[in-house]
Amino acid sequence: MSAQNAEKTPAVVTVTGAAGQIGYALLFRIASGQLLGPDTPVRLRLLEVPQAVRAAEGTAMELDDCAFPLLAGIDITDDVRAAFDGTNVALLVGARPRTAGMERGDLLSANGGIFAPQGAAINAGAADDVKVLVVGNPANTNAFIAASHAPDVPAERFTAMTRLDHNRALAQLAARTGRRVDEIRHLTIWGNHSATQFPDLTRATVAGTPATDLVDAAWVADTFIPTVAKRGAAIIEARGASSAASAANAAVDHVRTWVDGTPADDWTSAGVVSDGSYGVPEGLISSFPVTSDGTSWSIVPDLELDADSRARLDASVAELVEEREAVRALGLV
Ligand SMILES: NC(=O)C1=CN([C@@H]2O[C@H](COP(=O)(O)OP(=O)(O)OC[C@H]3O[C@@H](n4cnc5c(N)ncnc54)[C@H](O)[C@@H]3O)[C@@H](O)[C@H]2O)C=CC1
Ligand SMILES: O=C([O-])CC(=O)C(=O)O
Repeated sequence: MSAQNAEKTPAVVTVTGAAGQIGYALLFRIASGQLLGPDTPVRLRLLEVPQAVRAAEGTAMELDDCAFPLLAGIDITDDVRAAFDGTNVALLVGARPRTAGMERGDLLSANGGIFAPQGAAINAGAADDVKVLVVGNPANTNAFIAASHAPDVPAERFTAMTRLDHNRALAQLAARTGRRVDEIRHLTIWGNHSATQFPDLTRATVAGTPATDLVDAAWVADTFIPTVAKRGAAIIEARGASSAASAANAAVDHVRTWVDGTPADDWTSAGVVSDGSYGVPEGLISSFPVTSDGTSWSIVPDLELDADSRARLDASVAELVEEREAVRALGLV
């Protein structure tokens, strides 16, 4: 650490599920400064279940062995309260995956048992400026559960990750148009991080030209939207394991955009609490086009949705409502 950085108080970054696949791809990038920038020392707090603490210790040994100048320390715990004490950035990655024969109610119940206590622990002990990103699936509803158990933390601080879907959409559109991803602006992922999501290019431009002038409607409906929405399943099918490095990359992008702000001529996508915009019921955590001023997200206002877009967004929101009703019926919120 430079003498100047050494005088700064490190940011506490808590990662749950730290010994998992995404954790292994994520921790090294956080410790190298890619999450919070080259001037912010970080103290990592790793939360795992007791049986995975040893594996997290192994990852911590490797983090030590990288001799990252910005890494001010690593704490490893299986105690949820200790994990979020003083946390500035909470990355909630660990979740209960769906296993064969598991009903959705069982999945939501198991995740409620994880995200309700984590929300309560964030409420009890996190720093006043805490920023929360939920990656573990079902990400939107897990974020909703956690936020519901943190009444003293503004709900706006709880976000769910749809940046991976956004990045997937950028990559698909760039490949189709033969342009670079950084020439694309104003793509949006709407709704749930699930196969019902709506990847929307109706407002996107590619090197200044409307995307809808460059690709035909059949490609959008039959290839672009399903490819992006089902990419997670395609990766699992090909790799034999779910997206990990790309998910970790998207988590880094999400937090980095949150703290650095969006460029003036673009927006990104994130699952944020609805204020009722675009007819999404208030309080649901849904993906929207968002900008950040470096502190908080704002939903991009006043976009016109055509009938097809409206129907696609409504279908995904209906799924979010169903998930909310299910967690309410289970007494999880
Ligand atoms: N939002 C998104 O775009 C994406 C979300 N995901 C989701 O991210 C989650 C993690 O994925 P992977 O790292 O591949 O899974 P993984 O199974 O490799 O790791 C999960 C880790 O979480 C830990 N864990 C379970 N319960 C915990 C608890 N209560 N507290 C702390 N740790 C706990 C497990 O011990 C395990 O080490 C999954 O739910 C996956 O579906 C994955 C890719 C993209
Ligand atoms: O489907 C999964 O389990 C992983 C996931 O969320 C994704 O890759 O988008």
